[in-house]
Amino acid sequence: MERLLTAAEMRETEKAAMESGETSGRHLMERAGEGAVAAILSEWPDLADGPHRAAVLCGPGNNGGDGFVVARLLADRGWTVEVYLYGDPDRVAGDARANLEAWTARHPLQPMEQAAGATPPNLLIDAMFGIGVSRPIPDLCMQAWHALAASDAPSGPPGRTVALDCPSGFDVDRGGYFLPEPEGNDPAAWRLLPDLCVTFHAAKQGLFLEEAARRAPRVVAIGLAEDAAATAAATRVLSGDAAEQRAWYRRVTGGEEHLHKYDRGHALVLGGGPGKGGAARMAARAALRAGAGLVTVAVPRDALPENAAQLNAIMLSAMDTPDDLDRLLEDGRLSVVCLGPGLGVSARTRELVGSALDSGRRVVLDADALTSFREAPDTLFEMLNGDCVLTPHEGEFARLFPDLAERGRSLSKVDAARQAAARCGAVVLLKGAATVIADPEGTVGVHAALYDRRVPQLATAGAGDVLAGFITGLCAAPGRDTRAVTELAAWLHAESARTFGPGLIAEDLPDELPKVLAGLGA
Ligand SMILES: NC(=O)C1=CN([C@@H]2O[C@H](COP(=O)(O)OP(=O)(O)OC[C@H]3O[C@@H](n4cnc5c(N)ncnc54)[C@H](OP(=O)(O)O)[C@@H]3O)[C@@H](O)[C@H]2O)[C@@H](O)CC1
Ligand SMILES: Nc1ncnc2c1ncn2[C@@H]1O[C@H](COP(=O)(O)OP(=O)(O)O)[C@@H](O)[C@H]1O
Ligand SMILES: [K+]
Repeated sequence: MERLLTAAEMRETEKAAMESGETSGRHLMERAGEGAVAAILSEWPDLADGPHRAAVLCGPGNNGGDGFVVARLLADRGWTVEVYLYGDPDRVAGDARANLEAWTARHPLQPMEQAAGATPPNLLIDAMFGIGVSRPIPDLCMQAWHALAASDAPSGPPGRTVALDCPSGFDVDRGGYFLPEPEGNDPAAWRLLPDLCVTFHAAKQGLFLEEAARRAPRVVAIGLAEDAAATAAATRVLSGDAAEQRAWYRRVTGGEEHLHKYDRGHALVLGGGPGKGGAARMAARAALRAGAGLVTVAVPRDALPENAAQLNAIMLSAMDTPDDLDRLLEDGRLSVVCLGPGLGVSARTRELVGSALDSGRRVVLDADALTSFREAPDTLFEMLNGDCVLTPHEGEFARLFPDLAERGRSLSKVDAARQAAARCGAVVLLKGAATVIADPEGTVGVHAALYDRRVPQLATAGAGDVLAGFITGLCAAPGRDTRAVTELAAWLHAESARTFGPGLIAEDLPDELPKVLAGLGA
């Protein structure tokens, strides 16, 4: 787990460290420049041999200051370095000014206007704007970047492009770029896509909500202590190596020996009527694979034959009315109920949700179980508690939390999920390539299927049903933390897709899971 910081949290951390006298802005900037050069040379070892050509595009603030340090360090290695500054050099202030002067004492400085006409370098550095940006970057800067990043350098290694802290104009809180309004003819032009982003001290939240570079961001330490100030920080769900993954899995699941199938819990998955049972069957299979000792699918009586024909290890019960569900739930060994996939949007679904919640069981609500409450979300929220999990995609989220969804760009996905969880009193998992998991106490995790962990193959019908099943299966054993197992399920889901590879269909996911679990030492 790794902390994801917003711009405000990062500023707070820096401010506290500088005020305490523990460090200085100048020192942090020097460390940032050194860390960036080290990260670049380790990413592309061929750049470590012999001098090359770099162009450094600098902005008027401290991000530009980092750029002057990088320029100086590369020049000290014998590189030919051109530095282009946006704006008036006399207005550069503070630590950035000190590093600007250190540069101009020995090297020329060129205005940004001249960058577009220069020859593309072997290494292009974006030090124009960092976390201090909250509007689209100037046209001139955007054009300079594209002119120099556009084609490979004419000699030496190909042109590599690197953003310091974040790409200029990237929204480090929400992900994505600040775009001009109205957007104009070519909004894509404002999306700088560097090969690499080297970010300082801690990963910035937005870098794990949307991709900001072609490869995973590199975090470099700059001498700041752990961020005690960043109390609201989100965490990135499992960013560690194989040993950390195994330790995480053991911590979340308890790793205890299960003596009996009932110790592993009995999950109940409610399914739809005739011809509508596939989603629940996939969720049920996923729950069984994820570790529930027993799984029962309960469906209307007229759907029993088709389900009986398809299920073996999974048990089957008839359930036409909420009273039938109440009778099933008289079995105290049923530990978790999953409702939603294929269940239908209806008053009956609302009643079933009510019965499941009334029973005091853990409840996982997905798909139709969420949409059924679109007219009156509060009636659902009143019944929820911290052992319930809601797994909306963006559309379902907008039905339950229309105001939070509407605030769109002004609210990050992290804040949207955090506020939703606080409002409804349950764990909320908001899906997408970046999946955000929040609990009512305000703890938030981000599972980013981005960069080297991309799984576009997960965008396939039924993948969400399987995720609900994984959560259900992991929730079945008693005593586990609901948010923690939900985070683990999100990771297992994407990891199963990743190890399976292309051609994935949702049904493959549960059957791929044992391989992933074996890798975790399960
Ligand atoms: N000691 C430290 O704090 C450390 C900081 N570090 C580094 O500093 C970075 C943060 O620095 P920062 O706060 O100076 O903000 P930064 O991103 O350089 O931009 C602000 C400047 O740009 C201007 N500006 C903004 N938007 C604009 C636009 N669209 N168009 C035109 N101008 C625009 C803005 O002007 P204004 O908005 O006031 O008009 C202001 O002049 C951080 O990301 C990291 O790289 C590291 O070295 C570690 C130590
Ligand atoms: N491009 C993507 N990268 C990673 N995960 C994705 C991507 N697209 C979808 N997913 C994941 O796939 C699942 C889709 O769920 P959902 O939208 O409910 O679809 P369905 O209703 O078809 O099951 C979610 O877990 C989501 O996070
Ligand atoms: K930058």
